[in-house]
Amino acid sequence: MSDAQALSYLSGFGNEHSSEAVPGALPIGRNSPQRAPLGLYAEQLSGNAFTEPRAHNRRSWLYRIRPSAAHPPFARTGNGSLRSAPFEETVPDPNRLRWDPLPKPPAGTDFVSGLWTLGGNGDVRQRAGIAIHLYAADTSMTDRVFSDSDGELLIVPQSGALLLHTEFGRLRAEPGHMALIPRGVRFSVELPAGPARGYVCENYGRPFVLPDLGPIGANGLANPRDFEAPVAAWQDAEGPVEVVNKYCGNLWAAVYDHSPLDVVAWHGNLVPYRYDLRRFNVIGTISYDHPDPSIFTVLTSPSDTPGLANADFVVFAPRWLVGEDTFRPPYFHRNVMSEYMGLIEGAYDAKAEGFVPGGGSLHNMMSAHGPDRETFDRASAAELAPQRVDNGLAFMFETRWPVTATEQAISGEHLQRGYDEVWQGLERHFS
Ligand SMILES: O=C(O)Cc1cc(O)ccc1O
Ligand SMILES: [Fe+2]
Repeated sequence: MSDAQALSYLSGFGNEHSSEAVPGALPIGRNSPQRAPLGLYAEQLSGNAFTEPRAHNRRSWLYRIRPSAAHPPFARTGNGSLRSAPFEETVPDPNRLRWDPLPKPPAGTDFVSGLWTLGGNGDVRQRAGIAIHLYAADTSMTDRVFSDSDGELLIVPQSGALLLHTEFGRLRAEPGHMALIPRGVRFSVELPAGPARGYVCENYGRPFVLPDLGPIGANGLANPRDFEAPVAAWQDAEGPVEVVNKYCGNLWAAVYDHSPLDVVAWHGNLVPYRYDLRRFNVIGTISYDHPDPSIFTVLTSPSDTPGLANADFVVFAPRWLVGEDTFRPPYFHRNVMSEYMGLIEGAYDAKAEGFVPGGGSLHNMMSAHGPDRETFDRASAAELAPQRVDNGLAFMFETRWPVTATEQAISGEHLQRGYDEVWQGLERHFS
């Protein structure tokens, strides 16, 4: 399948979709007929325990050329620069940390071999917490397929496009989009426009859902109709295909004699999807003070405690901003939640310099942060008038537990030494 073929999408979040690449491939009125249409095999993929409440029950039925069970044994393969929870290579650091972008990958690096773990929390075996990865790749995956049993993958492209060939069909994700691959869904990544890099939140916990809107009402933030799922498209590839599976922190591989991206039709509400972050309906003050950045939540992975997220995915999207007698950029703060921030393009309004596209910062539990000195000085003196904040696109992976960095993240060249200095020179003005 090539990128030249037009892609189409199904609209909605969490709803029941259905799609057949060949008319008649989808059974009608039942999921598992005695003989599925067109000689296909019927198979269910579930994203939660069967018995969870209907509101968060996610499963899909796949009609495929071969059942997923038809595979040879997997064997351990190297983990490369991938790391998993529990993160114990270093200890959680109260310091504010910031990184430059990853160096260029060696030629021949694909999306999977280009995954590089910055840190995380929780425990893959307990299905709790997250890992934060970066990816940098210059090569498409050919005859190579990946699946992650440890969690869903929320992918944030920062440069270069990704064409995600999934069991459910194809999704194109470019800078400004996010894409999500559910736990266990097989996919391969084509780079249709050359090298690509970006960020990944591997969510070990409960799947991301839209946040409740409470008093905001029935609309706003990320609107469900803007989430796009693929239409069915299958690869009829008979021949060796390497399938790599991330399982409880390790990579395993098996060489199949066919592509497991062989789903001809499917229906259900457990699907990969993409979302254009610029469609986010930004809500903020029209009087004074800023709401907390929870107002910018695109998706949330709930924990067992209502309101306490395993992880939130938050976007600082283009918006108009002014408040009466209000300091405009983010305020100084110390939070119990831990924040990893990335930048897709441009600049972020709390940081005058040093926070660059492809880089990132980690402000762990209770660490004191906020505008750098230059931003504080400028914003304290600024004339308060409506201002369009549209010179950048930043995001945050916010999580309930402190993030422990990997060894490679704290020893690497691209860790910025001296980040603390951005808050130096915030002089005493009290009199
Ligand atoms: O740290 C940041 O820049 C993100 C952030 C923004 C904001 O307006 C309030 C709190 C917060 O963590
Ligand atoms: Fe913050």
